[in-house]
Amino acid sequence: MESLIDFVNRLQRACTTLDDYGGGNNGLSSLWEALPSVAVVGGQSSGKSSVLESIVGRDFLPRGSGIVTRRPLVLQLHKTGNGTEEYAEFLHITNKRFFDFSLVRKEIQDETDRITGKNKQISSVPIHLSIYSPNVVNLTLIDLPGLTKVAVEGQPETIVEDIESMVRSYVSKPNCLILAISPANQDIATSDAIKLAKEVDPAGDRTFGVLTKLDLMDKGTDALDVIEGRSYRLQHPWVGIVNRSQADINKSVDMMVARSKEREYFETSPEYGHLAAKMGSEYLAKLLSKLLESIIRKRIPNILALITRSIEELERELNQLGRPVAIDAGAQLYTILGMCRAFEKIFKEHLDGGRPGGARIYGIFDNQLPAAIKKLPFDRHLSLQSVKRIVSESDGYQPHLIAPESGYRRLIEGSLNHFRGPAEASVNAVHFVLKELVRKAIAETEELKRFPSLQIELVAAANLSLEKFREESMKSVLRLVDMESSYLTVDFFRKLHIMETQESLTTTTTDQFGDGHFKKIASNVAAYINMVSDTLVKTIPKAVVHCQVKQAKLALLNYFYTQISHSQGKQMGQLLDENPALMERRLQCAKRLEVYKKARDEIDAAVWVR
Ligand SMILES: Nc1nc2c(ncn2[C@@H]2O[C@H](COP(=O)(O)OP(=O)(O)OP(=O)(O)O)[C@@H](O)[C@H]2O)c(=O)[nH]1
Repeated sequence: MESLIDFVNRLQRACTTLDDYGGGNNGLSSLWEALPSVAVVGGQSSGKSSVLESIVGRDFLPRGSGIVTRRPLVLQLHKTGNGTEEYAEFLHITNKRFFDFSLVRKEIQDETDRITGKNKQISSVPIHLSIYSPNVVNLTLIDLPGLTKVAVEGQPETIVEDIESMVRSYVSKPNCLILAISPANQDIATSDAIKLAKEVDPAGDRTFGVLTKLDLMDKGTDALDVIEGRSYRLQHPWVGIVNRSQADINKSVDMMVARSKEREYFETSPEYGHLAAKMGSEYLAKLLSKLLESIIRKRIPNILALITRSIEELERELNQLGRPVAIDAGAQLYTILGMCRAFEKIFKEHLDGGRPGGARIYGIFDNQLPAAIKKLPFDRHLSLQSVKRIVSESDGYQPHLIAPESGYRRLIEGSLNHFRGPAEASVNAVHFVLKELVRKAIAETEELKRFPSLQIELVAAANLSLEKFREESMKSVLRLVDMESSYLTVDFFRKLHIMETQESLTTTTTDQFGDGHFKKIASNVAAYINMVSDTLVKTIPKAVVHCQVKQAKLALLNYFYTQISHSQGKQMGQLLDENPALMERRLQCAKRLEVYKKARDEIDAAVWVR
């Protein structure tokens, strides 16, 4: 059975491959933040690297002046069987084992530079290093850049705050144990590590005080006040450490030799001898390993809850994002046609009710058309002066004897011409409503949201069809108007004639061919136009609905269907070119979902949960 630490290690590595290392996480919940970890914090030259190397028992960290650690190093230690060969692996280099630890150091330097550039910038993207060795305990430590007070040449002025905020982002997590490194040869009150730990963990529950350089203290002084918790009290006892000195490093003193020298130092020390069993890097490693394991055990239910919640969120999002686009032409055509049907359904709902928009067409017929007809300038056309002029022009040299037949015709034809305007306006108004409904229906078709190119193509094809319907509709309504001019309603005039004859028998008119006569003509024509107007107000909507609305419902995408049936796979692929950001998001969600599901299954199956 693998250890809990190994399990968390695997999750940590998975997090890094998912670009999840805390902070902003593309709106996805962070598993990284929920995983317990141990972060190593300290001022520059406090001895952080030395402590880490002592814990590992190998020389492998970059050394030098200035800020050497410029990216977090997630150091995962895996205990292997006695006698097995030690090796290291990086997450960013797959399938390569490093048996030479000087190459590990070089790779850390190179990989740091790859992300930060050579100009000593810092980056919060961690490097993952796993070390497999019989000389380690199962433990994961995160080495962070040393807290510094001043920027050196070539570094941006903000580096001091940048480092502090990066370190703070790690140690603020309630799941992070803080390994606060302070050198014994400096006043503990000035320790950068303790200062930060105090801020983020005021109760001292998760802070481990580590005092390095005990051997470098002035003769006659000791660090017992700190180590015994009198100077600064923490919930966990302080651990004193004696690392290799610079001279030892220069002489490449073996780490195993250094470990035994450290042990000997404490065992023989007059000041710290009584605490020897609880001092030194080996003890520190074991202590941390045990503690980390017990913290992970406690946190497993929380981690499981987070994973379960994230799985639900991811599945929901993936559902919304839709399936990835098929590769073969048949499946692509099927997908496209499915979306067309969805769009057409929504478009029809707008027209038939269920969704708003269709009522605007009735508004055109019920309000706009009658209002426009009412505004037509018949008064002017049928004014006394205009009637006299038109009638006399139609009479020619021979004035009419009884009724001005040709004058009537010209007056009526002239009036009927005015109906063309409102008829055309109705067609155009309906056309614009239909276009607007196409736009709305496209926007409301969930399935289409992923495919901007297909949306554009569908709108273009639908608009082309609407244009054709408009042409047909225009022809039909104008034909209705023209038909009224082509053949006048005989009955109307016959009845009129009978009424006028009866009228002339009962009244004596002195002004038979004066103004009264022309006024009568005007009023007869107006009555006829009124009758025609009543007819057109009823028939124009019929023509418009027949030619535009009904056609739009039946054949809006016919043109598109003809086109797509002749398309090659490549053209269909182009229509289904999703927004790249969306594709990326789906990929990220799917990858994350796979990792989380695997993790959930492992937790479910593991004995250590029960
Ligand atoms: N004598 C002695 N020297 C130590 C001890 N710990 C660290 N040193 C020396 O102190 C110097 C700095 O140690 P590092 O381990 O590099 O310190 P660091 O905190 O990693 O430094 P930066 O990465 O530069 O921030 C080195 O020369 C070490 O040899 C110790 O316990 N005793």
